[in-house]
Amino acid sequence: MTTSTIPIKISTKAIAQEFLDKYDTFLFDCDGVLWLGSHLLPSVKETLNLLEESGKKVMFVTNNSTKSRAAYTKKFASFGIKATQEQIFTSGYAAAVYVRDFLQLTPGKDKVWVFGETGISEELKLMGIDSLGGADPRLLESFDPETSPFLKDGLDPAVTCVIAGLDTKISYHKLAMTLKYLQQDGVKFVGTNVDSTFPQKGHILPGAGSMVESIAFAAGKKPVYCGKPNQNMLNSIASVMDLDRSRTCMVGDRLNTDMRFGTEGNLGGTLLVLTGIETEERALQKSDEYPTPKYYAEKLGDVYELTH
Ligand SMILES: O=C(O)[C@H](O)[C@H](O)COP(=O)(O)O
Ligand SMILES: [Mg+2]
Repeated sequence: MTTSTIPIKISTKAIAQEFLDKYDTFLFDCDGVLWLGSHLLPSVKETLNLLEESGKKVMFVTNNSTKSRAAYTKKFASFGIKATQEQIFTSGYAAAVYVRDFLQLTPGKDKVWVFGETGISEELKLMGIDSLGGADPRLLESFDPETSPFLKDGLDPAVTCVIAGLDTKISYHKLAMTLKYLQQDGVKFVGTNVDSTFPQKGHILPGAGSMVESIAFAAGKKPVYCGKPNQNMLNSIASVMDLDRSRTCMVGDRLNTDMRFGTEGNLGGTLLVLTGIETEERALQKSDEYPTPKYYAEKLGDVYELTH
């Protein structure tokens, strides 16, 4: 997929002001745009304050499923940034909405086996859907099919779905049990997001997609991915706020998720920042796998720094 335009670099005050004036709503990716792990990126807070003072609407759309929306409000607060749960959409929440509304799991009856962290199980719990696996510490013990506590009474027949996402404490026990459930007839396979890598300060680390695809390879099954670029997330946002897509900009650091999400969602614009996964060379090259961004910048904070 290509677009004919050459991306505009936000490198002058005039371009930065033109960018700000063009949109009323900004959808922000988090990892690689606002922060890298526990490191807030330069002038992010000032940029978000500038948007708020200018009456712009701001939403946060992250493919990181390790934290729940509630837990993310605490991460924002730790940086001194106000963000309500209603402004935050995660791929863990998107996956929970998918199993509730599309797969129509019955709360109190159907259960979900989780490969991933509390950001998935906590969102399911809020919907009344029980889950097992996830951050259960017994899954960190070495795996022995004769003694695994997850096998001694057999698999739980109430499990009708597996949700898999980023797990920074991956273990063979987790992989084995997830595969066991995927081998059961009729168990659905849902992935939170397909990101191959995960940007951290000074490092590009294995992402959710590298784990989910490894499980998919073992199971011989393809998951339904609920995070960006899946448009369900954008439709969820549009269902809770008055969204004028033509006056909305998606800001992200990854071409095959964030920029696709914005372009395929027919948003008025996209901004690719180079503080995460992508490089200027990739921002400028044409590809069939992803659209070129409308704008790009060295970092999000340039929008503030160039206008102040
Ligand atoms: O591996 C992952 O899950 C992703 O790299 C990470 O979570 C991306 O988060 P985002 O950039 O969408 O905030
Ligand atoms: Mg990102």
